[in-house]
Amino acid sequence: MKPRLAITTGDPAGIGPELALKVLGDREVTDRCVPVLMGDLAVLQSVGKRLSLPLPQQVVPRTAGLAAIASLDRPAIFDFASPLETFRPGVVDRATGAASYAYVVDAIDAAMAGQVGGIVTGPIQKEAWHAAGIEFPGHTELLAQRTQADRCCMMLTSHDISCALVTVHVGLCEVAGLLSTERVLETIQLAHAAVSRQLGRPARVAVCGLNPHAGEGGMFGQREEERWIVPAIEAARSEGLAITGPLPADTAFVPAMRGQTDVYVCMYHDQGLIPLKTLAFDEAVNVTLGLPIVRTSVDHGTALDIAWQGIASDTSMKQAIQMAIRLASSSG
Ligand SMILES: NC(=O)c1ccc[n+]([C@@H]2O[C@H](COP(=O)([O-])OP(=O)(O)OC[C@H]3O[C@@H](n4cnc5c(N)ncnc54)[C@H](O)[C@@H]3O)[C@@H](O)[C@H]2O)c1
Ligand SMILES: N[C@H](C(=O)O)[C@H](O)COP(=O)(O)O
Repeated sequence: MKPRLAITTGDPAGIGPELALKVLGDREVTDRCVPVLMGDLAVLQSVGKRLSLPLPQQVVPRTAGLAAIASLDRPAIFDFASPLETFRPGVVDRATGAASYAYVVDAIDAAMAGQVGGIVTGPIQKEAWHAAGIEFPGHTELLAQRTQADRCCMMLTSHDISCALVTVHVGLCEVAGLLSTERVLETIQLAHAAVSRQLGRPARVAVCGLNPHAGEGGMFGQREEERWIVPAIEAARSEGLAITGPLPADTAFVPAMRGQTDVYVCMYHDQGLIPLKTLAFDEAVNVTLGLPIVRTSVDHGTALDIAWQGIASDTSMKQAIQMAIRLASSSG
């Protein structure tokens, strides 16, 4: 049976609504899953009209309740009818922040209740969430809290490179204080398990240091490598994992190292996402590891500069859907 997937359409002012409609035109998507677009009918109608993209025939009002999703067997829109009278494409707006947050909350709840087999999230504008008074800096933190996951982490994965992050949406000045052996080890274990499943063999893990030259024997930083990262690597090695590090991050991603590495464990957001997006932007998928539900996402943001113009690439969105289909099929 085809899995039913909740696809959140992201911030209405960004490229999310256009991507959601574009992917419905792909048989690789509609032959393999039942996509349920979590969004606003009025927004999707406007985008569809402007870009000549057809809409699914079936529309379920949110007032029907999430239980109505469970009987959907063809592409549909779950219409939130959000108060969005004044927003403009390409402009940050608290109303679009509130709307896009509601889409994600309902998608998570539908997945937790088994009404969908997984969720694929379109890009949100974090500043718009913030303007709407939402406490979460991104999907990952919301997912962790709402699903009550004991432990989870963000991984971006592509054919060429995969990176799992120990810390995510925090200021650089906070990173060192958030590191612990437990947190580094957790990320190693989650990344190793996920990539080994993906590859069908034990994954090779490379762990980056935090400081320049991985601390250079304590010369740089507060010995974070010796205090937190090395003990986590040793613990993982004692569990039988093939693991190297802590590697100086400036050379960890050179081609020879990438050839020997299936997944990198990175201490902070840009340590992993600069190499990943440089090498694989628009092909990679963001997957949240450790959740009780399947969640994937695009590797790009709202691209406000090109919103509603019809020129946004839907490659990452399609990849995210294909990965969610695989994960939902293997977990269900
Ligand atoms: N999954 C998510 O929800 C997600 C992921 C990353 C960033 N964001 C958020 O998106 C907002 C904007 O972030 P940003 O400007 O740093 O990055 P961005 O990815 O939105 O844009 C960076 C550049 O890439 C281009 N681009 C992005 N996606 C594209 C696509 N599919 N096709 C063609 N070109 C594309 C944009 O036009 C822009 O020039 C921020 O609020 C950020 O936090 C959300
Ligand atoms: N860190 C992600 C990126 O840069 O691609 C992005 O902000 C999305 O994060 P969430 O999935 O937590 O919203």
